[in-house]
Amino acid sequence: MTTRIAFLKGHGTENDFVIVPDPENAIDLPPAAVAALCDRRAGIGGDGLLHVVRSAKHPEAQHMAAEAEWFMDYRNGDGSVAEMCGNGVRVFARYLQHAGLVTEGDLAIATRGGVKTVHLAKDGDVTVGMGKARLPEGDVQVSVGERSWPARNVNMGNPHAVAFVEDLAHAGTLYDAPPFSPASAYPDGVNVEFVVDRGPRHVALRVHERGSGETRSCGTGACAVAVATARRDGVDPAVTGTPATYTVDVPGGTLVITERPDGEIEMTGPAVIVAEGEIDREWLESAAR
Ligand SMILES: N[C@@H](CCC[C@H](N)C(=O)O)C(=O)O
Repeated sequence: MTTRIAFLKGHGTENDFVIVPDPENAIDLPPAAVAALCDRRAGIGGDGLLHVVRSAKHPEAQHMAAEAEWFMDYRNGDGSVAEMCGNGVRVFARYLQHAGLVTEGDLAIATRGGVKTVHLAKDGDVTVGMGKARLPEGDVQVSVGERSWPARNVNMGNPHAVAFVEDLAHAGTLYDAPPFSPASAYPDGVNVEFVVDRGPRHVALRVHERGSGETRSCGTGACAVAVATARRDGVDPAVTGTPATYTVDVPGGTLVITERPDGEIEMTGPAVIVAEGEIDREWLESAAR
């Protein structure tokens, strides 16, 4: 058995990922191995990990194999599994292009949140069809230290709490996950976005991601923020019949989000591969013990 495992490193608006190509789903990646790889001091470092597997070879994706050849087996930096990662799927597409497995244009990628259509543009940006947002009813509150804010519950396949704040600095250091209530709103935890206005249909966010901590971008979070901001502004494309586009600044760049009258959301932004290397299999096995 080979003692080396190939990896790449990539990011989308500085939401960074360790990429492990494994077409046959032959590499064991238990949560401790993922956490070791994502560790920024003792490992490679990343907000999450993209395990690249043929859909037909992964038990969670076989039912999507006819539509999408590749499955994004996404993990958070702590090793936990999440339903969807918006920046991850754009970086995943960039990896497939980098590896010569796809070319510019449209492709389908299987995720735990269903099959997503991705467009690799000539200019280098990557657009992904993120599906529709769900807006569960009910009041939600999030806190940081002594401060609390009402938050909008938005589900983009994964759960988000979107709080409008006066100043992004009010979110503090965000070392810890912001407490939320009621607990029943998010039985599996939540990603929390803090948002300020920057101009007409233009906002900026900071995010604390479930399973990763504060990150410099979150694609599903940016979509949740665009929808929450639109509704706050009284904008609903399903009512007006016209698409609504929001620019969302994140600490690591800018994402552009469009919600269409049928509720479908598209997100566009950069996705970059920055490095390639090899993981020592013995180290990984011992780190995972
Ligand atoms: N960074 C991601 C979201 C990753 C999953 C999230 N941490 C969760 O647990 O739901 C994105 O770009 O969407």
